[in-house]
Amino acid sequence: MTIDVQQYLVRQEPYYQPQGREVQLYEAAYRNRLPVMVKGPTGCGKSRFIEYMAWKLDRPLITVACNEDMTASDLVGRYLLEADGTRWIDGPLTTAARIGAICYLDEVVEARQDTTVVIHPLTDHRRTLPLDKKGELIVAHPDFQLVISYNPGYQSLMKDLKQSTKQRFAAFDFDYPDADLETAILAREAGIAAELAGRLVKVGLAARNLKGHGLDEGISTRLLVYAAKLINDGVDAADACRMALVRPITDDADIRDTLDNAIDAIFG
Ligand SMILES: Nc1ncnc2c1ncn2[C@@H]1O[C@H](COP(=O)(O)OP(=O)(O)OP(=O)(O)O)[C@@H](O)[C@H]1O
Repeated sequence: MTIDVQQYLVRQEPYYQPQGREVQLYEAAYRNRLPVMVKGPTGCGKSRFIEYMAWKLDRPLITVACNEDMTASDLVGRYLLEADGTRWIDGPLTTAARIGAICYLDEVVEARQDTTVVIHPLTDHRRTLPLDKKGELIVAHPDFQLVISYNPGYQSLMKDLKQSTKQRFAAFDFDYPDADLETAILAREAGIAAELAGRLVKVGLAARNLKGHGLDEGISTRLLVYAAKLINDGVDAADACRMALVRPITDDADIRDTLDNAIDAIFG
C-alpha cells in the first residue's frame, strides 16, 4: 500500500512568532533526531510552533489528539474485519514512522499507559516500532521524529508522565507570550489595530493573575485571538470579551463578575 505523503505536508508557512531561541534549538534537536516534548498551558502556541517547524524542515506532520480512551492500537494500527477476511490498517504513529514524518502526540498523558510501551522503543537508539499483532517490527525512517505535548498544570500524580518516559525527550517550556509579543500575535492573527490588541492582552493578564485564586487556568492566547476576531467582525468589544474570554473559562459567578468588571474598566 502506498502512502500519499503529500497530504501531510504543511504547504503554507504558518505564522509563528518566536518567543525566544526555540526555532534554532528545535532545529538542533531535529538534526540529531531527538524526540521532543513541548510543555505549557493550553492555547499558548505549542501546536503552532510544531506546525511551523514541520514547514521549516519540510517534513510531513501527523498530529494525534490523545484522549483517555486512546489505546496503543489507535496509534499503531489494527486488523479490520472485511467481507473476505481481515485487513491491517496502519495507525498514525506507524504511518509517521514509515514515511519519516514528524508525529505530534498532543496531550499524550491523557492516553492509556499501554501507549508508552509503544513509544519507548521509538525514542531511544532502537528507533523501532513493534507491531505485535501483525508480527512486524518497523525500523523508523531516518527522518522520523516523535514530538509530544503536555500541560503540567493539569496533571495529577496519577497521570504524570513516568520519569522513564520523560527522560527520553528534549523539552521546551512554553508559556503565554509576553505582552508585546501577544499584542503582535493578536493584531496579526485577527487583523486588528495594535492598540485594541493591547487592551485584550490586558484582559488576559487580569485573568492570568487569578490562576490559583479561583481559576485553574488563565485565558489562553487562543481565546484572545477568538475575541480579537469577533471584534474585527464588528462585535462590541465588551460583548466579545465576555463571550470569548470569560464564559468559556469559569462557571463561578464571583470570578465571572470580577473579570466582567475588569473588561468594563479596560474597554469602558
Ligand atoms: N507564538 C505564536 N505565534 C503565532 N500564533 C500564536 C502563537 N502563540 C499562540 N498563537 C495563537 O494561539 C492559538 C493557539 O495556539 P496553539 O493551537 O498552538 O495552542 P497549544 O499550545 O497547542 O494548545 P493545546 O495544548 O490546547 O493544543 C494559535 O492558533 C494562534 O492563533
